[in-house]
Amino acid sequence: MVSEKTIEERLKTLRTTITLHNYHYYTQDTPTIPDADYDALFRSLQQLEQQYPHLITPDSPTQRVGAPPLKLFAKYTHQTPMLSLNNAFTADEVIAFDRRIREILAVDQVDYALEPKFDGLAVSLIYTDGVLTKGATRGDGYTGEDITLNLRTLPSIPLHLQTNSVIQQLEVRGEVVMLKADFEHLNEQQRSRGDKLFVNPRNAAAGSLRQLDSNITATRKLTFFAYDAVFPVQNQPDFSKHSEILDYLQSQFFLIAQQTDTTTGVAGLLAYHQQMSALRPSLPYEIDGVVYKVDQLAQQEQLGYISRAPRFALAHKFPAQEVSTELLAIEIQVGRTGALTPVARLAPVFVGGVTVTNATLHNEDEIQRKQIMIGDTVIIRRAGDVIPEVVSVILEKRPVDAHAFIMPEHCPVCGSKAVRLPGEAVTRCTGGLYCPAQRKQAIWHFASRRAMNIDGLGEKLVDQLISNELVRTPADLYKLDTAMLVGLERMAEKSANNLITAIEHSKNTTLARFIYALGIRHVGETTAKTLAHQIGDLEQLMAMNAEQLQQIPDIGPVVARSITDFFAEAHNRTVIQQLLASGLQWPSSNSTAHSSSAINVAVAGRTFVLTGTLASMTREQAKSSIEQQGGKVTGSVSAATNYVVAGEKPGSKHARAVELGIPILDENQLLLLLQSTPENE
Ligand SMILES: NC(=O)c1ccc[n+]([C@@H]2O[C@H](COP(=O)([O-])OP(=O)(O)OC[C@H]3O[C@@H](n4cnc5c(N)ncnc54)[C@H](O)[C@@H]3O)[C@@H](O)[C@H]2O)c1
Ligand SMILES: [Zn+2]
Repeated sequence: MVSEKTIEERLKTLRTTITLHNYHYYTQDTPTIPDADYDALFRSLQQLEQQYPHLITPDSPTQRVGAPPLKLFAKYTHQTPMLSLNNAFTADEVIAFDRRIREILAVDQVDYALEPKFDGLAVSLIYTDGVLTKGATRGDGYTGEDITLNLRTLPSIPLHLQTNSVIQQLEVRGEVVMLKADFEHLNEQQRSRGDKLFVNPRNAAAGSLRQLDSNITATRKLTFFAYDAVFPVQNQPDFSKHSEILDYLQSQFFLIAQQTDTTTGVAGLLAYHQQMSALRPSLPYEIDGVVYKVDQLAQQEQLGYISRAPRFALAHKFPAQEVSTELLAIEIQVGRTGALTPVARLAPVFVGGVTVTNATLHNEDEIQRKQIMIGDTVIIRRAGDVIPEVVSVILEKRPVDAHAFIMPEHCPVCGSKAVRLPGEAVTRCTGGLYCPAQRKQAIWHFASRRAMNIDGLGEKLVDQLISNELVRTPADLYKLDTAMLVGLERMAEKSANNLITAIEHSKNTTLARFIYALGIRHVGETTAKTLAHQIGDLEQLMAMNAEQLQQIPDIGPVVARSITDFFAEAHNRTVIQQLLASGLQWPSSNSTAHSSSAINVAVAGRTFVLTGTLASMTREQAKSSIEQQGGKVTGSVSAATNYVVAGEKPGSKHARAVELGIPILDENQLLLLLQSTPENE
């Protein structure tokens, strides 16, 4: 038997904890636990108080709404209190709600208004003689914050009503939200400025609205949806239903949720809940449930209020999309393109309708930005079918033995070096030719038409070769024979022979195709051609450092790094040796000026303009010699021109070069330049 003393202790702890969370959530707009955890605490308190009603205190969070207003704002006293809503999480609770209402009203069936439950911030707007004069937050339900100036910046809040003759003072109630798209955009901005990210649209909306400087609010995109109006006693309109009030508000140019509806009886409530639950991911704003309201105003009045909420309405919540759990470990997943993605291994948790044990952490920077450590309690979000992600960490719950995550320096799948290129967020395995995680992609790319062009080796066949362990790297393709292939799905002797012939054919290739086939990150077909053309030799290419590579036109620092990382990886070199050993070959470089040579740094990357007649060659020949060595020939002289080559009878280009102070070469100087010794020969 539990002593009353113990119960009192338990109640006290719950109340203190909840009050603290209320302060974080309502006053600071930065909750530290997910709503689901808060709701569970709140429910425990409610249940305990139900069991021991004599222990209820007037200051218990179950007896009040929200939190007192922030002192920084002027206070505003609500003429009619702004209360909360009772919550239901199950169909049984909804059925009980409907039964209770029918009992009190002594009717068989009840008409209900159906509305989405916006996940935003409740505000009250006062229109005096048709003009917006005050706007306030809900606060603790009785006293809120005067945020009139901020609310006036919202385009969806009319500054005056359409008809002001009848109503002296109208109060419009609704929710300020940040649309999902505006939230994404705001966080994108915050991220690029290095500012703190908002955890969800509700906090972003609340934080943006409760600014002391309304100029800041004005820059944030906020939207007001109206869901109720309070009319003065002396001008009660002749509406008899809540749904008519919504129609009236719409006629006054307030935004009303498009998905509002009405129904009779409890079945319609449950159907609406289901329907909105399905719509939830595609709605432009966040909702955390639906709201049922008795539609007849007279019945509402008859039902009245209990402590902190009306008896005539119920919030039927959706399963939580955000929950907290423990982050047990961070593991690395290697994708088919070699990306190392950190994945959180979690204590199993039910969220968004499924049990989740993993969540993506995106990349190293995200982990740092969110200050996540292994052992932390984290908030997981799973919305719709989106991959679960770690939203934030609950710092207060960090255990002493929590430890930081360090990105591995090697691929956990193949042991090759893992690198993060400058300016990129993702760390990648450099063992593209060898890494089992990248196998499919690598072999498929290697065989593709623009690479080694192995006819008949499509994606499906690559899958089969890999799953039968016939091929591990591109080099294994050249070890295949007909006997090994026959017996694979849809592989008769004839097609096996054809494939072997195609593989054999591919041995005669070009250097450009081969370089492209290696699948080096950032080395597409064009870059491969440039490399083949400029360097002309594979060994030479493999030996070049990043600085030398950058001498080549169109090769920037990132591409250069990517190339050197690739060739520095011993696993790749082994595969390349095996490929060459199996007889791959290409015509050796045929350029005249630099037979086996490296690039001519005097010409590569420089811009030439030709003028006048040359004696030993045509202009076309001069142009192609320059281009073969990586230079560019353009038609007109500008500040970007490096050399003007002047032959006999030069034209105006010569004069322009003199004017701009651009070096002028004669034919002999050009020939010398074209033959000049490359740097590293
Ligand atoms: N994570 C935390 O630390 C923390 C702390 C406090 C509260 N909370 C969360 O806040 C909520 C409880 O707060 P609450 O008292 O504001 O109650 P509530 O949000 O459950 O319900 C009342 C509120 O619903 C809103 N609402 C949205 N759509 C509506 C509609 N169509 N008609 C009428 N009202 C509508 C109004 O703002 C109203 O004030 C819970 O979801 C709880 O999890 C979380
Ligand atoms: Zn790897």
